[in-house]
Amino acid sequence: CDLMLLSPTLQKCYTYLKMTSRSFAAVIQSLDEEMRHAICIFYLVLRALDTVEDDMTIPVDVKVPMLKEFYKNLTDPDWRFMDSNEKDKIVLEDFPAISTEFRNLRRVYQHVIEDICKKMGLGMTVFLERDVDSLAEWDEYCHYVAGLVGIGLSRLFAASELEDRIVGQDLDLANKMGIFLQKTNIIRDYLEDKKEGREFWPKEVWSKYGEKLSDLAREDKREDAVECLNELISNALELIPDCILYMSRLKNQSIFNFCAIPQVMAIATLERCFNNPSVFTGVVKIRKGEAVKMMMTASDLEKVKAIMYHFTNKIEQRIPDGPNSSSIRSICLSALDQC
Ligand SMILES: CC(C)(C)CN1C(=O)[C@@H](CC(=O)N[C@@H](CC(=O)O)C(=O)O)O[C@H](c2cccc3ccccc23)c2cc(Cl)ccc21
Repeated sequence: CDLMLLSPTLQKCYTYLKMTSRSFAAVIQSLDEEMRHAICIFYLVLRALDTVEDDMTIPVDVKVPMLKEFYKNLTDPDWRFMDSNEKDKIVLEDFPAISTEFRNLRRVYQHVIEDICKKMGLGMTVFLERDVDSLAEWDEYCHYVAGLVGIGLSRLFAASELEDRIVGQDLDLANKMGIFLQKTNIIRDYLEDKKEGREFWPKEVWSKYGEKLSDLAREDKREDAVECLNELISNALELIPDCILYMSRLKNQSIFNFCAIPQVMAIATLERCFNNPSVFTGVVKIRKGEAVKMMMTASDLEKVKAIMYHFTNKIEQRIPDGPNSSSIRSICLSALDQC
């Protein structure tokens, strides 16, 4: 295949991409030539940064400077980190292969990736030793770890000229594309994060339903937990109209698919989680077959709107009676209005 025509280090980067992103690597590889390598490298650099942030065996006084100065590793041909205990540690142990290909990218792409790494690394340190309290802080945390990815991607799309300048200038919409994905991950991963002693659910919401976040895993608190879950899901659903507006501006088919596929996977995940006590007893994942079907159909705006409509409508149809039911319903109806 055409991977054989690539340099040894670029071949390694695509191997690491497949190892670390499972189904998403194929979507990245189907991007038009001009974007493919830049986004492959951006994905791997972000995975390396995330692997440092996630590694609870790195002491905080070591991790803070590592995160703040991570962007400098992009221009240091020898930098690598051999003490990681994470499953994706290969991207840190062989970082020289990734940074070599980073330095082979067009200058304008290098500048975007370096700027996002700098902002993301700094932002990650803000929440290393502090939990997420208010909904504003929930948005702030999701901005650092995912909103900035959307802003970086949008600036890469615009710089490639495959997309209009507005895509790289409307940072609010780009930010919301990432926040929607991250809020979905945080909602879905309640139990997995609890097992690792990590808390990302905002205290402003869960404190209405329990003394501490871990209380929501108790069998006798199941009804309160599901009410809290439904409130967080409705908070994420508020982003749907802006995500649809962002995707409506995309002209390049491969970039549209790249952006639309995670969005439709996210709305399907939110629908599976809604009013579902299994979030507190196991991990709610959408079946592979269902995911593949959606990936195949998310190829134009009308189809994406139809998928968003389908799952939002399924949520609206089973809103339980309770203190939040009218606000959840109005959020669903305004999202449906945009589909
Ligand atoms: C935290 C996150 C949501 C930003 C992670 N993130 C994504 O989730 C991937 C999808 C992914 O990695 N899926 C994996 C998930 C998994 O491993 O289970 C899969 O195999 O299906 O998509 C995002 C992503 C893709 C397209 C547009 C985006 C706009 C804003 C923000 C992120 C955007 C992503 C793009 C880049 Cl360049 C880097 C990371 C991501």
